[in-house]
Amino acid sequence: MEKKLAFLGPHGTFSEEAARALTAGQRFQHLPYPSIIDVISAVAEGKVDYGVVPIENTIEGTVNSALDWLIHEVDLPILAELALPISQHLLIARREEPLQLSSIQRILSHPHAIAQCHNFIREHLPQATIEYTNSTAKAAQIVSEHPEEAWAAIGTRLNPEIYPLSFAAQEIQDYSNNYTRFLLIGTEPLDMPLCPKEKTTILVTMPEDFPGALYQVLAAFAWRKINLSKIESRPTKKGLGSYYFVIDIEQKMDDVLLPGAFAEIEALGCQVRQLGTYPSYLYKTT
Ligand SMILES: O=C(O)C(=O)C[C@]1(C(=O)O)C=C[C@@H](O)C=C1
Repeated sequence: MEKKLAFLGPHGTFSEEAARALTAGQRFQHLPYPSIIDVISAVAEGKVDYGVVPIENTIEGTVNSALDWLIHEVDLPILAELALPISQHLLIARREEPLQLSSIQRILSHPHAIAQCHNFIREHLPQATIEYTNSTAKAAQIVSEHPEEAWAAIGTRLNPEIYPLSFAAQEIQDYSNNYTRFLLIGTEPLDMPLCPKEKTTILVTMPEDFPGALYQVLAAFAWRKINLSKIESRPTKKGLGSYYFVIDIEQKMDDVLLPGAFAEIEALGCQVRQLGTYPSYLYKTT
């Protein structure tokens, strides 16, 4: 039977590109959901088998809504990740008369996409107000439906193939080496192509008032020569100054090294929750 996979819709988001790349060659029904939280909830509630959500961008950092929902609201393993190159474009509704950049009154997009283009907006569109949408493709859809308005969307190069839009400016992100990491989540393991890079992600909760706790947690990895690629603190939401640490480890779960490190961390009075051990793909442009 065809498996169902939720992505951030409508059609044409970066999330959809990532979802299709992660499931290439497999039979899947890809279903758009209106927000990142809706995608994760659809998987947790069993409405779909899998979901794909953005988790981190080169320029703007962590997608907090995705990370926090995965930590606080659900218990779904990470099954794979994909780093997708991201190019942002300024899109306007197709019209008879050309629209000058200086006449654009409103820019619509996902907050992360807007944040990736701050310099361009300040330089070329200082007069425009910003309106946040749930996704880049949602902004593209709204702008295409209002050709009478001097509005522009920031979105993907594929959006003009789906919605009646044209490019007002291309490649407008502030830094060229722009990537977003996407996570595949789901309860059932999935057959994935072989991957040279594997990762494990854990959530560490520290005991209160333990001087040097983080130093000792990191030491458990350091002396075993285990590489970490990311460490991020997120609020536990239980009080000011109370944080979890989300740690990305550059290897898959094994029988010796990682269990040893986790036991050492737990012996300090910390809690360790495994969020997943998974292949880490890099999107190859053809
Ligand atoms: O709006 C989209 O197209 C998304 O897939 C969301 C999202 C994000 O949340 O970071 C994904 C990639 C880009 O970094 C900008 C937006």
